[in-house]
Amino acid sequence: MADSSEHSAADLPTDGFDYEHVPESDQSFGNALAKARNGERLTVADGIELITTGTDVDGIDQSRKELVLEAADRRRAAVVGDEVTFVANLNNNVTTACNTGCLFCNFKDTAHAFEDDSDVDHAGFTKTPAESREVVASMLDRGIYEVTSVSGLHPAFALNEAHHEILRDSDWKETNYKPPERYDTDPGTYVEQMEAMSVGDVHLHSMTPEEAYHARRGTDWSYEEVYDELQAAGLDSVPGTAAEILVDEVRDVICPGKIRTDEWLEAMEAAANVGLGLTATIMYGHVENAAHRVRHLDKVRDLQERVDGAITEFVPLSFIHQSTPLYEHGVVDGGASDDEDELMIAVSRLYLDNVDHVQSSWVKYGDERGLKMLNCGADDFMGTILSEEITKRAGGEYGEFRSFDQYVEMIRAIGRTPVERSTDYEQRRVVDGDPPFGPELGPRADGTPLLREDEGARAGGDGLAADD
Ligand SMILES: C[S@@+](CC[C@H](N)C(=O)[O-])C[C@H]1O[C@@H](n2cnc3c(N)ncnc32)[C@H](O)[C@@H]1O
Ligand SMILES: Nc1c(NC[C@H](O)[C@H](O)[C@H](O)CO)[nH]c(=O)[nH]c1=O
Ligand SMILES: N[C@@H](Cc1ccc(O)cc1)C(=O)O
Ligand code: SF4
Repeated sequence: MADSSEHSAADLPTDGFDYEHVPESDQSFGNALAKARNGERLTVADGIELITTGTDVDGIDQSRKELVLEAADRRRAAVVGDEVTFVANLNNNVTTACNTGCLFCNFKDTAHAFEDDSDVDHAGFTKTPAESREVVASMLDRGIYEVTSVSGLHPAFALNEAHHEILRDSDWKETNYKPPERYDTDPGTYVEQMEAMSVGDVHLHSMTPEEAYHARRGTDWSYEEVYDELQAAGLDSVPGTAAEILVDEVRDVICPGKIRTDEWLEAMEAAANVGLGLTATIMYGHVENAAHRVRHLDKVRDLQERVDGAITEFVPLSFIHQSTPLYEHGVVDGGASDDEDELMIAVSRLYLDNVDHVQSSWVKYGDERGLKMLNCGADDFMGTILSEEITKRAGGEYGEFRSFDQYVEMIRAIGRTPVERSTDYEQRRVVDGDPPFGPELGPRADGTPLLREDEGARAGGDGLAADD
């Protein structure tokens, strides 16, 4: 799609945006809270009242906030009980090469730097299918049973050989395609990467709607055809990232090179139609307002109706601002406040009455705040992940993995029950007894600890977080 050079955060205003959607409503905070407590389906106006703690007050009213959090915590207990789930997974991101130019993202490196004849220095990476397989295979032996893989939109990426043939004749400016031989490392095709990462019975969670768009660019293939082929190659479920804020006036600011809201929804629906599981996300705390957050929730709730419950979890991703173009150019002066984070989780729980699980991301919040979110409506505490590049490159400081021992200690400390789950939440194992705790749901897991505390320091440096 668009080249990153076409838009820059330097061209954006630093004194706010003139949006069509603003946080106003005819509803009262009291009525909205009563509806939330009664379990009634909320409207956008209700959501706006709850997430702002009332449009009749300036800023956040602390006592009203506590009432919203309490309603969400009760709802969580009624829907899923006291269990806090987590998964033994590995992040294996294939490449950081990307020209899409999202202004909140520092994961990407301009793809030009990866060209064979380039002397541009960069800290990014591309893995061949064989290298991806090696990473997954080595971690399977240590007990992981899910691999999550999200990547930059490398210009040499194509769905398969037929796609390469079509793209070879295309206009680079239109399709953002250059053949693999132009690059120092060939990422292979999407199909080859799926086949490579799909080792044994591992659950492969990959191919966001934006990546699926890239896998059909320049063709008339439908999202169904693309996801069908990826599923046949080993894909099991789709991460609902690239959602950011599902309101186009915000996408126009932060990610003009990305697919629009309707196309994101179309891709997700297509993935569900071919039988893939889905997660959904929101990336909040930048240039959007409370009305945008609630409208986003409304789109996700409608989508969940259409896909018949295929969305297993909703993941609020709090914007990590430090090293991003939006922050460096003064368009934003930080991310979400603690109050905003808590209210985002709580209103997600209350608004999304058809999504069972709300995830607290320790990557974004850290341990202490991440645990707090489990008392604001969240019930899932993410995964071990073992390697992390998106948040780390944006300036986040909460590390790259959590061991089972850490999970169990943290979850017990807040009086809840730690439960290991599969990606689709169908398989569960209450983790009881004494440490060391190992993953046991995986086909090759034998209950040995995934990572011991003293191994943590090595996790980033022994090839997991490949930065070749
Ligand atoms: C880095 S992209 C990789 C996958 C693919 N390129 C895409 O955009 O779907 C995955 C997601 O990371 C999230 N992300 C990127 N930068 C972030 C930041 N600074 N803070 C929080 N989340 C971020 C966004 O929600 C984005 O959709
Ligand atoms: N919230 C973040 C996640 N969440 C995804 C989970 O780790 C897991 O893959 C999913 O729940 C399906 O089982 N992953 C990240 O890398 N970073 C996050 O902030
Ligand atoms: N990789 C994304 C998070 C993510 C991945 C998979 C999901 O299903 C949900 C969220 C990030 O760190 O920002
Ligand atoms: S969010 Fe994804 S598409 Fe956008 S620049 Fe980052 S890696 Fe590329």
